[in-house]
Amino acid sequence: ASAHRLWPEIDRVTMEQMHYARMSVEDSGGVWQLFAEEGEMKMYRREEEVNGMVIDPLRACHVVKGVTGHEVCEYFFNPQYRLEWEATVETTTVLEKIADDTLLFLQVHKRIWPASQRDAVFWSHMRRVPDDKDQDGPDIWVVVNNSVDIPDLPANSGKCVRLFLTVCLMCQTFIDPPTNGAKVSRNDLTCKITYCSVVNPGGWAPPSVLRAVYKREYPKFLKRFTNYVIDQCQDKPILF
Ligand SMILES: CCCCCc1ccc(-c2ccc(S(=O)(=O)CCO)cc2)cc1/C=C\c1ccccn1
Repeated sequence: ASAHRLWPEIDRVTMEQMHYARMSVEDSGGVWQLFAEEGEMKMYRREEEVNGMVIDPLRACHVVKGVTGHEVCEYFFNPQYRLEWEATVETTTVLEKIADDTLLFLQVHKRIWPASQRDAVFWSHMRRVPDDKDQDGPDIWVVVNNSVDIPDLPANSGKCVRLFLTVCLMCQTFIDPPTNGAKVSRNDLTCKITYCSVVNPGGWAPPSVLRAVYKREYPKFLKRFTNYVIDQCQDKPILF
């Protein structure tokens, strides 16, 4: 993969996004507004517009029992599961396999009335990151999705408006080993998930419509995805 033309960008953006995701909501610059809270899941956003277009950065923090960060990232990254948990995606296509852990996607999202339909072209990279703060600490897995312009698929050439996204799913796994020396089981696992996204909707969409879509869709999206992973993993051996 390191020979691929996109590799320098993939490496830089992945590390940037990982550090951005690790900054806690409290101490990061700018005011984060808690806009959804359901059990362990807390969703924050910042209201930002560029040329009158809503590009509200979003950060979600969630704690899930019974799965590892490796498992969560695998189900998020692997295209074969995508349509089982992503309710807003109409089609997803792998345009290029850049490496085993790096794919180039074309994704067409379902149209959200009254806005026009969107598509996205992005690379997706999954990586295990050693915790630089604490060598034998819990390991961290990340998936970063980042839009790219590719000449073969120019933006807005078909029926869809091209949206631009940078998404980071970062997972930290905590294992609470059983005291009686028994094998680690799923209820000894806790996964702390940080999901960050900045989406530029491409063409203009009414700010009120976009904010309503995000407020409604993002909590559903993260809950549906994490419940899907728990369900898929529960009777499978643990992937550490
Ligand atoms: C007017 C509508 C404008 C487009 C709205 C929209 C923007 C972005 C995205 C989106 C959300 C998650 C990702 S991902 O995390 O990379 C996973 C891979 O699919 C990529 C794209 C979707 C949607 C459309 C609906 C919507 C909005 C939130 C949450 C879920 N769906």
